Amino acid sequence: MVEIDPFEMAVQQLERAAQFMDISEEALEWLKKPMRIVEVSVPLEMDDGSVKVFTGFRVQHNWARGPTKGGIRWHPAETLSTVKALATWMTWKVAVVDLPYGGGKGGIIVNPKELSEREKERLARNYIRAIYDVISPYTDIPAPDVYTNPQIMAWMMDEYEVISRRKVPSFGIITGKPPGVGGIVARMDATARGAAFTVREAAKALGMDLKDKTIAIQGYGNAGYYMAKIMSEEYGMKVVAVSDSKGGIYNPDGLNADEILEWKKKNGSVKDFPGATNITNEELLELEVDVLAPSAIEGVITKDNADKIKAKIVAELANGPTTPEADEILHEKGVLIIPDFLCNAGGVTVSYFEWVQNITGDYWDTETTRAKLDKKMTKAFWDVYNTHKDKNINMRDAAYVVAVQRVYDAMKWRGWVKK
Ligand SMILES: NC(=O)C1=CN([C@@H]2O[C@H](COP(=O)(O)OP(=O)(O)OC[C@H]3O[C@@H](n4cnc5c(N)ncnc54)[C@H](O)[C@@H]3O)[C@@H](O)[C@H]2O)C=CC1
Ligand SMILES: O=C(O)CCC(=O)C(=O)O
Repeated sequence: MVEIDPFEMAVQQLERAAQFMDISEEALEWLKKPMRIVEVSVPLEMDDGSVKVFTGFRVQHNWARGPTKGGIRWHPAETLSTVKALATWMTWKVAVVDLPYGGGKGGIIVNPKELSEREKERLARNYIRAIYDVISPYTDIPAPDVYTNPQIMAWMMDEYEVISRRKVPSFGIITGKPPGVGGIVARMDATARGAAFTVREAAKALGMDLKDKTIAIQGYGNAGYYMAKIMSEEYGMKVVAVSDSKGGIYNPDGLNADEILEWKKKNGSVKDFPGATNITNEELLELEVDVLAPSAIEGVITKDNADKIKAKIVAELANGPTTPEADEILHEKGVLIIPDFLCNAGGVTVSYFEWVQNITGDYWDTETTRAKLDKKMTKAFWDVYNTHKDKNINMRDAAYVVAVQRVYDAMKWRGWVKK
């Protein structure tokens, strides 16, 4: 679990990477702070007629490169610090894949598992009412994240239209919507598909053939499930372990992604899947595998377990799964980390494609979208990998150098900083 405050971790990572760049002190100080932080009370009429009030956030970290973009999380352990950290990481994420966006993030402190569908809809609508003044298709564009989904995005988009009394380009207010209400089919598996492209390129860099190699995946939600499916079905890898918040399962002969999903739907967890051994989330991280894909929450690889990680590639689909101390240990061990904001940038990249389609009205087929995603992710991977080699710095520092430089350049062009 997290051993330091997430926002502190984001600032530490930035300060560390700044050592390898020529960046002014004034720009660095600016980048350490979100440009706008909004905290709202979100009232919710429960099905029994009572009213509860939840706390929500929307943080816009930096908009030098364009409108801010980033998901909305509904999580009982949400904090302002987490949302600030995630908004900061979004700034680097959209910059590393060179999208014309800045970084933002939102959240509500709530356990959605305790809400009925009708309550979820009212919460989604009331959150949009609360943050309406700071979002628009041209200024800040939310999307799904942990425990939010296309249905929730559709309610939010609808509420935005109800308030704004407009249709076009209001679809572009939010991405990750269901197809048919402005969504894009390829968004569902985009985060995992983008990560898969970076794993493919990392394997090339290491001279590794992915076929029949093993992968362990922590988290079996949107990112984790599709990662399991794509890596096994399209790359011939053996998914030997997966997990969720209740625990994990292991089978050295390989697990079938769809069968596990069915099991999880019926039983509420991947645990006790027939033919597999139950393991803990901690054990999963330390398995003897070729690729480890933390795809759940932040702060799971720390100084206490980094030394026990045996994977050759760590593909961070989750945001912030590795602490700075653990980073150093993994780098020393020669593990190739594909850092979070590079590895999981496929989601926001396809969100960008969705937004472009929404505001232009020109819709593409899935094949075209995936080919464009491949191009973006492959270029981003090599931009970072070459910086890692050229400057002899670790992959996370290299990703920061690439991303921060782009944001810094935009700030200078705008005249926000003079040096
Ligand atoms: N879905 C997306 O497009 C993107 C997701 N991400 C990141 O990927 C990660 C996962 O997101 P999603 O798959 O969308 O969320 P999700 O809500 O669909 O799934 C989350 C999964 O993590 C599991 N989980 C929760 N707490 C856990 C714990 N303590 N230990 C192990 N497993 C735990 C849950 O049981 C669930 O299987 C997050 O860090 C998110 O910020 C990043 C970029 C885009
Ligand atoms: O799809 C998006 O716009 C943002 C997704 C997101 O929040 C993330 O990449 O962490």
